[in-house]
Amino acid sequence: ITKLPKDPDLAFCYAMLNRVSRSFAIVIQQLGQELRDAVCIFYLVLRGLDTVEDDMSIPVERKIPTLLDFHKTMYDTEWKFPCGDKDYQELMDKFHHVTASFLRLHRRYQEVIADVTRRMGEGMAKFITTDVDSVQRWDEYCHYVAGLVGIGLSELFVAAGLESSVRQEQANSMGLFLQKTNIIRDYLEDICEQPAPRMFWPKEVWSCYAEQLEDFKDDKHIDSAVKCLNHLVTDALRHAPDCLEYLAGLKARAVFRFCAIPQVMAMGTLMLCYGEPQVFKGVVKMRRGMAAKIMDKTLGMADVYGSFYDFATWMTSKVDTERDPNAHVTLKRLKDIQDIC
Ligand SMILES: O=C(O)CO[C@@H](C(=O)O)[C@@H](OCCCCCc1ccc2ccccc2c1)C(=O)NCCCCCc1ccc2ccccc2c1
Ligand SMILES: [Mg+2]
Ligand SMILES: [Mg+2]
Repeated sequence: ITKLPKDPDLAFCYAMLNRVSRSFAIVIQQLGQELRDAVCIFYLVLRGLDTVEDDMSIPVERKIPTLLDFHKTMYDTEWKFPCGDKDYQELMDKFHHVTASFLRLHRRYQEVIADVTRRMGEGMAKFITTDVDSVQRWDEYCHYVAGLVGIGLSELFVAAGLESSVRQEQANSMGLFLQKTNIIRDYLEDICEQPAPRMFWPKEVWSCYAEQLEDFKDDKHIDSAVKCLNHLVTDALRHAPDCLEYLAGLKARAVFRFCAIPQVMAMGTLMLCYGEPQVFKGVVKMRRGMAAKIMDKTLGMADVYGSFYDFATWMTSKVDTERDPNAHVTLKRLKDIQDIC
């Protein structure tokens, strides 16, 4: 979707971004040139780190040091770490293009990216041997893998002179909202992961509805599975007011669209997942038409408020106050969102 830059290293970065994440590749186009390059490289550095985290075939004693050292090896143009599959494999094998592009960024961008990489690597390493057994731990894990992205992006916006403050708590919530939506939607993909399942649903929640997290794969447990799903969607909605406040505080138009589109997509995805048994049978994906409409129509806060209000109304109509144990909390959170909009 974009003409590739002349510089071969940066050309690789944009080509790779388009291949591994079309949605972020599209929203990143909203940004001005200098910030766009920094965010593209920020994405690929963290995607490289995440590919190491996600690869279940890497032995723990090799994975942990690689995660912890990533913020240093990312400065070494000789470094690569073959892992992952398909496009991710090429990203890792040709990581020197990312490193070369990273080293050409302004120091102030390099420092933000390297600091987030260090902290995310430490967090991922901790959770290799720590289970997500409580909602508090769920918030902590999501802070490391996504909250820090929001905080880092805020720091890049300030470094680029486009925004005046970082607003850490709200920026963190931006990441938690997106990551919790991902984890809720990807239940089946993660639990069926080979050679070992990846379990990110907090035990404090799922243990109210099943003996084992895997039980939800079995159709005879579908009622409990959907109640657990609704419980987690309700928890994710806790972050929506912070996200709306963060978006309302943005000054630069290009930054606003870059930040707003993924948030509206996430609220739509949560609405589609709520009460939806299909989450346990396949991936619930937003129809292309709805995603395209969000991309085109999310121009200002009025559009964000309108979308969040409509999705909240739609979700309210799905709440079963007779049978769902969390119905009243869900309705309260949805009303809080509508009151803001
Ligand atoms: O493997 C996969 O395909 C999915 O991996 C998930 C996982 O392994 O949990 C998981 O990996 C997380 C670790 C790597 C984070 C990579 C990333 C993502 C988006 C970015 C956007 C802009 C700049 C840098 C970015 C870096 C994942 O990609 N989850 C998707 C939600 C993460 C969103 C991060 C985020 C946070 C705040 C934001 C604020 C504004 C705009 C975009 C934002 C984007
Ligand atoms: Mg991943
Ligand atoms: Mg991961």
